[in-house]
Amino acid sequence: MQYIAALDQGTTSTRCMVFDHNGNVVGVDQREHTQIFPQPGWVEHNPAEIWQRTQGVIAGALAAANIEKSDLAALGITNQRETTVIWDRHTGKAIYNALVWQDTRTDALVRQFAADGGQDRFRAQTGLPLATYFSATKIRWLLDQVEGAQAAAEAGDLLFGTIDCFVAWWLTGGPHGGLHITDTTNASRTLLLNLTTGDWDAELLEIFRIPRSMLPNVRSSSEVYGTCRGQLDGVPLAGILGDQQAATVGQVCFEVGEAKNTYGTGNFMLLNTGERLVQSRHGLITTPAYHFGKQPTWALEGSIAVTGSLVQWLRDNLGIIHSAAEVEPLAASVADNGGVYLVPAFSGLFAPHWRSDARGVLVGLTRYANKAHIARAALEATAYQTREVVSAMAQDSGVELTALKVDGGMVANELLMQFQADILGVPVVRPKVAETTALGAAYAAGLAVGYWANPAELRANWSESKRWEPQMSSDQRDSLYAQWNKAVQRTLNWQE
Ligand SMILES: Nc1ncnc2c1ncn2[C@@H]1O[C@H](COP(=O)(O)OP(=O)(O)O)[C@@H](O)[C@H]1O
Ligand SMILES: O=P(O)(O)OC[C@H](O)CO
Repeated sequence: MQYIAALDQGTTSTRCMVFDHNGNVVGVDQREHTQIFPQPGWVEHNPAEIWQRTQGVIAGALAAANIEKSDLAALGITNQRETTVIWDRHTGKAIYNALVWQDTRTDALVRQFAADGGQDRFRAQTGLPLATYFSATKIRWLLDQVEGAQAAAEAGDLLFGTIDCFVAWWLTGGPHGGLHITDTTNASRTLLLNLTTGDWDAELLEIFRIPRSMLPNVRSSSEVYGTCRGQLDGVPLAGILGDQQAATVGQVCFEVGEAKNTYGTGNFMLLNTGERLVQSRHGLITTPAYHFGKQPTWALEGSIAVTGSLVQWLRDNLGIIHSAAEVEPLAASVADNGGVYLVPAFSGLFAPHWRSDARGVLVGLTRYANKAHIARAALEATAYQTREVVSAMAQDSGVELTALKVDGGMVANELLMQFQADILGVPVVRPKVAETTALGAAYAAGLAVGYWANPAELRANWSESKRWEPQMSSDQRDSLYAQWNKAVQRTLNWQE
């Protein structure tokens, strides 16, 4: 019996999962890595630590599944997107910590580039607004701030990669012939990929002064790129997908109009728009859903920076809970939010606002409010932000949702899921295999090696485990949402 392994290098942890042909998990291992916050708005990861964790979870998952590397038909990689690493091609040593997607240190650079042509000046080529979220200004910052980096990059000594690329390079040999590759879904998050040609855009590289030689080759999301060396010697590396795209595949959203919403550190909703590359006019991103075969299938994405990480903030910064799971009983100990709204604009606001000048607010406080109301407001913030994105999707695509497919760590929270159904006015549906991100990467790798015949075969592996029906009146829904919108206004124009 052969299996497929998927490596999921996420914002807070790295997981390796082994799947069988029915998409069942037969072995898993997961390890957290350090979140480094050197200054307000700065978020870093140590690339060497990420590579260490990766090797650790591969060994752990094989042991948990009680299998050898020779039992693997292929390996797929999925990853936190946009997070930027630059390393020495001769030694593999990173020139600086990875700058994480949430990091806002390049705010001034973003404003500088936007001064000439506005925030949407690269949207036509890239599908993205100019924002600190994407890799281009992070690369620029590293090449400016690390002594000698620009010259070393121009001499061909440095490599850039998102995390998929960095991990793939190490898995396939590192300094000894490692593949320097990425896939279309990851490349599309750099602000450097031309969506129409599917390759790096020469004009954008010039504007950001990024040498072409440091960029990886852009490949499809499902093909045999090469074989692993070392720990997984001989295993074909056959799938690479950004984590949100992988979840879209894991949720089998293969038809136009199908959508999923993943609730992790942040929330990311993707709506399949098929062969149509839809340019958003309501604050969404145009992105590949996946790239199987010759052409990518496109999607509209609503990216929300802070959802699950707000629960971590309640735990780590406020100390009002000891574990993420405790937020639910605390929030459920009060009947409603008591008029309290928490807008977590910690990295500015992403979709649909794209306001880097915004900062978080806690409003509506009275002497009545207590920590349970704050916990409830934190959970509700996720649901309200999702409603903003769902409305933008409807405006851009004309598709009205009939149900929302959900996944990710936060969907364990029943109170949140019920409130989400209430505030959207449509049912929320959770699948049986909730690990859709790793599953999607496994599917991409398995399709490439013929382990699964075609995407249609994968549909049979999806089944519903739970559904939440809306119970709130539309009047109440609208009045709560109106208050939320008022709270959002209070976050704007904060950062000078
Ligand atoms: N029961 C819960 N209620 C609310 N949030 C939760 C719960 N369990 C986990 N989370 C949140 O979910 C996130 C982890 O989800 P996960 O999908 O593993 O994230 P990621 O892939 O972004 O690292 C954390 O931010 C955590 O705070
Ligand atoms: O690692 P996650 O699940 O927080 O996902 C991060 C996203 O890919 C950022 O764009």
